[in-house]
Amino acid sequence: MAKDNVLVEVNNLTKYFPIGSGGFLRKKVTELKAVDGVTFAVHHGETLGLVGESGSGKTTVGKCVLQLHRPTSGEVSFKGKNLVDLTDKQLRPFRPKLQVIFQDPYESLNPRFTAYDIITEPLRLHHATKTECRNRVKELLDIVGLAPYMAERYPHEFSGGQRQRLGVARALALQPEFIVCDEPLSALDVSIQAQVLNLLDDLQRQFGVAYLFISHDLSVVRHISHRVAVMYLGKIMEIAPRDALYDRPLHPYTQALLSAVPVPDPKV
Ligand SMILES: Nc1ncnc2c1ncn2[C@@H]1O[C@H](COP(=O)(O)OP(=O)(O)OP(=O)(O)O)[C@@H](O)[C@H]1O
Repeated sequence: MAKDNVLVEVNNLTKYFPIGSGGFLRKKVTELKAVDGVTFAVHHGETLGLVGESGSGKTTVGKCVLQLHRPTSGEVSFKGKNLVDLTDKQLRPFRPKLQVIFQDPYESLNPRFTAYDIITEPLRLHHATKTECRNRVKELLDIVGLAPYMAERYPHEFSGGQRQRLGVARALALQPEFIVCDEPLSALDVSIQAQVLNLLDDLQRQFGVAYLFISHDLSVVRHISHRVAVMYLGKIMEIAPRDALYDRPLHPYTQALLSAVPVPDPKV
């Protein structure tokens, strides 16, 4: 893909977490290399799948891209601007364009807020008027397939799939160009997963939004991604177009990961 089509570029990204050892008087501190020299790009309207086993650093990469974690070193550029260099205040204009959808919508949605409050929170932070908020909520509920009367409901009054739709509506409120989807289907019933996956697919087609789609579910990633990156112990082992990666994995770790996927045919 052409270089000028790049939306997010990550260069040699590292994130080390301090880990203390011994009692508090013995202050020897070592570092956990959660992300260790990761480089990739996400293009406009593209989905990059990020797979790997638990603890390989996927969520930390997502948080570093969004600057929810400040990287230890490396670059994260959005439309050519390195976000790592910016102060929190300088980052503010970029925040609306970079959003996140979490694994467990129940944990990420304030239980004391109605759906209306949840969706309009980011809008109000960006000084939208009451009329703008009302109109946008109506529009967003429609986009994610929820009925207008649901605006008055609280998170516990939604089903799991509906709650994730609410999370998607909130992420879309400020018209983002890039969304980190961090295991967005893992907390949902299998029967509901396909619906939410199709919704994300439709939104990409409609609005041209790009996704970094984090999952340990290789079949879900295969369905939604244009390209796939495989992470292991904080590093990217292989990054390739979806079909090439699944049909002809080059790295032994990718081969091992794919061969560990159960095949639904008992004869195989
Ligand atoms: N805030 C933190 N402080 C210290 N260590 C952390 C922190 N966040 C993550 N880690 C560690 O960094 C490593 C990578 O974690 P991360 O959550 O990014 O992995 P992951 O691939 O997303 O795993 P999972 O699929 O289980 O969510 C893990 O060893 C984790 O314990």
